[in-house]
Amino acid sequence: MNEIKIFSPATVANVSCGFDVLGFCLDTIGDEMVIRKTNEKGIKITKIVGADLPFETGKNVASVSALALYNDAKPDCGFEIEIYKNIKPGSGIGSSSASAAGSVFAINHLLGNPYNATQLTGFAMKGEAVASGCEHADNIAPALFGGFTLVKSTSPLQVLQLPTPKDLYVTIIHPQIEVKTSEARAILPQDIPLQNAITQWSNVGSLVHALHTNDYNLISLSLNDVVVEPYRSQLIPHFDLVKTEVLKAGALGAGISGSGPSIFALSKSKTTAETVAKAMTQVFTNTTIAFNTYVSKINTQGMKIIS
Ligand SMILES: Nc1ncnc2c1ncn2[C@@H]1O[C@H](COP(=O)(O)OP(=O)(O)O)[C@@H](O)[C@H]1O
Ligand SMILES: N[C@@H](CCOP(=O)(O)O)C(=O)O
Repeated sequence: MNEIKIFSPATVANVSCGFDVLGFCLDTIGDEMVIRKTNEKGIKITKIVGADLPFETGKNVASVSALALYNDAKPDCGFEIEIYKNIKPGSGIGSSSASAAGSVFAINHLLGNPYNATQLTGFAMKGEAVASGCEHADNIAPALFGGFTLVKSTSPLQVLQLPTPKDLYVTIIHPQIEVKTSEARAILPQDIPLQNAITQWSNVGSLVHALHTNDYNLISLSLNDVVVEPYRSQLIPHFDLVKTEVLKAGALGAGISGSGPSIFALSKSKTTAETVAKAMTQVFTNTTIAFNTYVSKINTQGMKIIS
């Protein structure tokens, strides 16, 4: 096999309480990438459609992560990468991570799958660091493993795949302003009050338990972030109103998707998720801010091979 075309999914990182450790994978939103072997050695980005992104190997997250794998595998060929962007950079649904994870997934496949998903996560983190200034894996892991993931540790890297309750749906609204992850990280305090830490880790523990036990009520009670959301929500227009309205519409809970500006809400059925989408839409209609809304099942597979 000399060429592969893949669907590289969008992801929601943090899931309210799990800053930098929790994430889940989306089904209907994602980029496409084509990667092919070349006789010329090295990694080259040859085409980018849908976004204005750097072609330089050291600046595009797709090539930085690909190079990390390439330098380890030392294959006797090179690779060229085409990126078809559907996920807007700076949207908070893992645009950079879709590219970083997609390139290593595809090259691994073309090499006969010598690396497992944890090793691929490690390579992709090198790319993610170029975008956000930090090797966080909470978008990359769900893109590569599928479903919900918990990054137990980044050094050594340990990723846990969590169960996905089968009726869980997500609604996303993406107000079209750009929030750079690096900037949304820079506004966070380095220290947090002990009482907030206690609330936060109790929510992470109960959310993980709720996923294991299909306990939708406990999912609802756990979707609460007292550490990051109070700071970042100020970067997102109408955040508080969206949250109030989606809870009224029946969502289990809502929060900032990744570093924003996208907002996610989890619901127990597709019908409720669609009602939630209408409630989100209502808030942004009649404002000057353009937006997109999406309803998606949780994608338990992760990357998909198109051809
Ligand atoms: N292949 C790529 N896809 C998306 N963003 C990229 C890529 N390569 C480099 N970048 C840079 O990464 C930044 C976007 O990443 P980030 O701020 O983390 O947004 P997101 O939350 O959407 O992932 C932008 O500065 C963009 O130029
Ligand atoms: N944990 C990171 C996640 C960033 O997600 P993105 O989709 O905005 O890139 C953070 O919150 O900074």
